[in-house]
Amino acid sequence: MQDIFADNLVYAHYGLILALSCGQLLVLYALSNSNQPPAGLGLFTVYFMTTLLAWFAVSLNQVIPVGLDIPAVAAIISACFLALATSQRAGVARAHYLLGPVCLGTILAVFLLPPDTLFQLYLATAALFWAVAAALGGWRGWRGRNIGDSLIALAGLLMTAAMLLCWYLLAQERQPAIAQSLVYAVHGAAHALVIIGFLASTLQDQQHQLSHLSTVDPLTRLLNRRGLESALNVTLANARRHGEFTAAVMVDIDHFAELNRHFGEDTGDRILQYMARGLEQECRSGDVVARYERDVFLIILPNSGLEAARNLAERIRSRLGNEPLIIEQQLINVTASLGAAASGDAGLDVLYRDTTRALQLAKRGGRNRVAAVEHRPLHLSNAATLR
Ligand SMILES: Nc1nc2c(ncn2[C@@H]2O[C@H](COP(=O)(O)OP(=O)(O)OP(=O)(O)O)[C@@H](O)[C@H]2O)c(=O)[nH]1
Repeated sequence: MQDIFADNLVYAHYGLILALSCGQLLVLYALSNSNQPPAGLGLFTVYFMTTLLAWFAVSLNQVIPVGLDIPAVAAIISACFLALATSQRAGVARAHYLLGPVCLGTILAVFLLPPDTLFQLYLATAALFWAVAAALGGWRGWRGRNIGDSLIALAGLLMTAAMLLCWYLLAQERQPAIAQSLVYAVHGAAHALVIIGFLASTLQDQQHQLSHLSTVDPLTRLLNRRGLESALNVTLANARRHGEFTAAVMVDIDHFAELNRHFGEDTGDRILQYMARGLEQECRSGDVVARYERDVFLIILPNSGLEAARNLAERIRSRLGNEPLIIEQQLINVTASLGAAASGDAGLDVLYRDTTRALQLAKRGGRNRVAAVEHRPLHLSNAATLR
């Protein structure tokens, strides 16, 4: 009766794992076509394939038993690939120096150890691999608040516990059929958890990547206008509530269209990158630098007044004058016009408007200079005070 139970489980699980793996492989195929395939994709694919092979070997073993415990060896190899895949995903790629030799040593032990000891070694090694997957999946899940990696960790924990229980049932209770059924049942559930976990984890990562891309300018790696707005919404609201001044500097590269035309768009791109790095270096860590549009950059200086903005603008201007840019042995004279503004009750739109006004003044004054305007909010007294 117990044997029938274990056998039935094998066929039921083989069907389940075949279906899950086929679905998973389709998704992996779709993911591998993306520009940045998820970390560990290759090793996870090998894990899914070897698991399928392991279950195929288990089913085949029911029909044509062979001397060697091929299903156990295949299960160990697939657990090893899972441990390697989770370690690559967690950024601990060096784990293969340890896990690879352990896996190889366990497989080669077939020539050295008697069957009983060999089976215990198999259990211990598989438990180790699943425990590694649990630890690394758990660590990545906790660090990145990623529910998918936490599911992989849960699968690892389940399988480690099942391996230990299986070892106890075999060594102490001599109940091989129950031990076998336990491993089949838990392995099917753990495998399904790994599949769901890997999908959830990669989807969450891609979601983060997309929202990051929509707020960052890919050329200069500065925030774009949208990123600036979302980064500053809370800061500016707090500053307004506490009556703190916020300052801003707008930087516009002089005659950038002409530089583009003369040196080519690639050089134009490198000028934008050079400008972005220069601005970041001149700013303090609390300042926010963004590429606002085309060749226009906007720097927000929280909790600062007009004097600080003007000083920063002058530093940037003299840096450009003192450090001529050399690209492909061509000396390129890059200058910029800068507008500085500050306000005590500013939103981003007010700072943008005031710095734009200041920038227009700098341009009208002949470019390569700094101009500043101060935003003075109107305070209307009530009628009684006016009289
Ligand atoms: N290389 C490069 N050029 C860009 C990029 N985005 C916008 N541009 C170019 O930047 C130029 C901006 O031109 P304008 O706004 O007239 O600025 P300008 O020539 O600096 O004129 P002033 O600001 O008045 O001195 C345009 O020629 C755009 O084609 C980019 O990502 N890379």
